[in-house]
This record gives sequence, structure tokens and C-alpha cells, in this order.
Amino acid sequence: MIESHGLTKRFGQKIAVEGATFTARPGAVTGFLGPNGAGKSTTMRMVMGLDRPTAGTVTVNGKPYAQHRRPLHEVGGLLEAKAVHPGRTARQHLQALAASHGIPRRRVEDVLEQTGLASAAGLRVKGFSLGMGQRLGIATALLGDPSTVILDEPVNGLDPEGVQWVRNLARSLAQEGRTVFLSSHLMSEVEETADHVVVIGRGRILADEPLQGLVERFSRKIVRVRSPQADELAALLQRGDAQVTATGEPGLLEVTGADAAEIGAAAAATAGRVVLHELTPMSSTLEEAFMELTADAVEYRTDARDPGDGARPPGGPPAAAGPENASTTLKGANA
Ligand SMILES: Nc1ncnc2c1ncn2[C@@H]1O[C@H](COP(=O)(O)OP(=O)(O)OP(=O)(O)O)[C@@H](O)[C@H]1O
Repeated sequence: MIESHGLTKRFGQKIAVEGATFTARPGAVTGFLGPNGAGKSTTMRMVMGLDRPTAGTVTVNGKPYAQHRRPLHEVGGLLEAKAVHPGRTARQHLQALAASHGIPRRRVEDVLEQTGLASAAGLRVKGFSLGMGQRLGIATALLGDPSTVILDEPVNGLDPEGVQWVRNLARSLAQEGRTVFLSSHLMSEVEETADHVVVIGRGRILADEPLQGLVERFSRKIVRVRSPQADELAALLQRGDAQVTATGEPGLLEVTGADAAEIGAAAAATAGRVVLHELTPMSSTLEEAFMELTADAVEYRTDARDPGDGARPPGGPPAAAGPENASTTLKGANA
């Protein structure tokens, strides 16, 4: 379990993490999402006792990292590429670490097996591919059989098979009851793995909620409807499950909770009283919604943002989730 309260880190004038409060629970994969430079690595380094918070606290399994007597048993982390002696073999590297931390030697064989490195265990690390290096980093993180596992961008540089392997590993570690805290700058990477998502932008927590909640909120379908009888249509639709938002443009509505066919049928059922001039299904993917959620928090933007109108027709230009989306999710970001 990781519990962070008001966690803050300044590097001189630079605020890397500001007032971050979140929890990563046992038995679940918590995805830690944010654009580059958002503060993910700094947060993870503070969890692992590698950076000292400027303010606030973060505990692992109830205590700050430094207060654990056997920290490798409590928390294992894959952070930036570890300093590994290039002339050592993977097995030697793990054995040295095990010996210095009082970890039984058989754990070395266990984690080599678990990470698919058994057949490469006798090879020198300097000949390792990026993917094998990542696997060794993960083997190192798991060596102490920790109840909390922290993986910083674990799929970076992995091929599709490696990506799938990390996903399965993260899920199985969580199923064993461990806390898995996994960072990424891509929603698509955590979408299939995480149960819970913490979103960070410019050092501030923007969302902290179950993945399912985020999916339901952001994957919603919007239908744009234009009618000279917009008020009557809105009243009609709101009698059902639909939510109707006035766009500010006379006669133009945005509807969620009813698809185009249902809206068309509702209009037809008025026997000509409500006439439709436009009925356009719009879509916004979770990835797009995440981009929008963090857009103002991106440190170095490369493109000018399309002002957007809340969604886009399928296959249309880049989208923006509606501002109403952002306002329900942003927790004081950019305030
Ligand atoms: N040691 C440091 N000294 C000064 N600034 C730092 C230091 N470490 C991080 N930063 C700054 O703090 C901010 C957060 O960096 P951090 O590496 O935590 O972000 P991140 O979300 O992990 O991004 P990335 O995915 O690019 O690694 C960035 O602006 C970074 O430049």
C-alpha cells in the first residue's frame, strides 16, 4: 500500500510535485499517468526513499521507506535504468544483491524464471537488449518478494510481446494481493492493465479514481442535434435517460445517454412537431480525453491546440473532450 499526503518536491525554483495526495491499494494495479515531465518519476523516487520530499509524506505499507528494516521485502522498484555492472551476468548481479540484503539464493532462480531470463542468466549484462535489461530491472524489483511493486514506464522500449508480458505480470502480481503502482505517459498502456488510475500533470493530481469510472465518463458518446424545436426536443429526451446540454448556439444541442437512432425516433414520434436539421454522432476516445485532461499540464507542447467543440465526428480532426468533462475531473489543476 502506498499512501501519499500533500507530497511536494521542489528543485530550486522548480516545483516537480505539488501537494500530491493519493493511495495505491493492495490487490490492484494503480496506473500513474501523466505527460512527460509531469512528476511521475520524482513521485516514485520519493516513495522509494531516493528523493526527500520538500513537504508532505509518503508511506509504503504504513511507514516511510527509510524506516523499514527490510525495505526490499516491502517495496521493489523499477525506476530509471539501474546501475548494473556490465561485465556481470544477470545471475551474478541478482546474487550479489541477494547476498547484500540477506535474501535467500533460491529467490534469484525464482525471479529469473518469473521474468523469462532463466536461459539468459549466464550472459553478461553488457550484451543485453533493452527488453532484456527491462526484464532484469523487473527481476531486481521482485527479488525481495515485495508486497508493493513500483514500475516506472516499464514497457518503454519493449516489443509487443514484451508489453503483453509486463501487462500479464502486473495483473498477476496484483492478483497475489500485492500493490502494483505502474507509470506511463500513455492511457492506452494502462487502460488494459490498471484497476485504478492516478493522473498527474505539472506535479498536481488531476484525477484519482477507478479506471472504470474514467472510462464511463470519457468514453461517452455525444450526439449533436440541431432543431428549430430544440427546447421541446430537449424536454422530450430528458424524460428518458438522456442528458442534454445547450451549446450556446441557438437550436444546437449536445446529447449524451441516447444514440442518434433513439433521438431520431423520439423526434419522429412527435408526428412532425419536432423537425431535425442535424443529427451527428460524435466520439471521443479515452486517449483523447486523457490528452485533454492533461493538455494544460503538458510542459513542452509541440502543437497548437485545436480549440475543439467538445467532441468530433468519427474519423474527424483531433478532438477535445467537452469542458464539462474536464471540470468534473480536474481537482484544482491549473487553479
Ligand atoms: N533533479 C532534478 N533537478 C531539477 N529538476 C528536476 C529534477 N528531477 C526532475 N526535475 C524536473 O521535475 C519535473 C518532473 O520530472 P519527472 O522526471 O518526475 O517527470 P516524469 O513525469 O517522470 O516525466 P518523464 O516521463 O519525462 O520522466 C520536470 O520538469 C523535471 O525537469
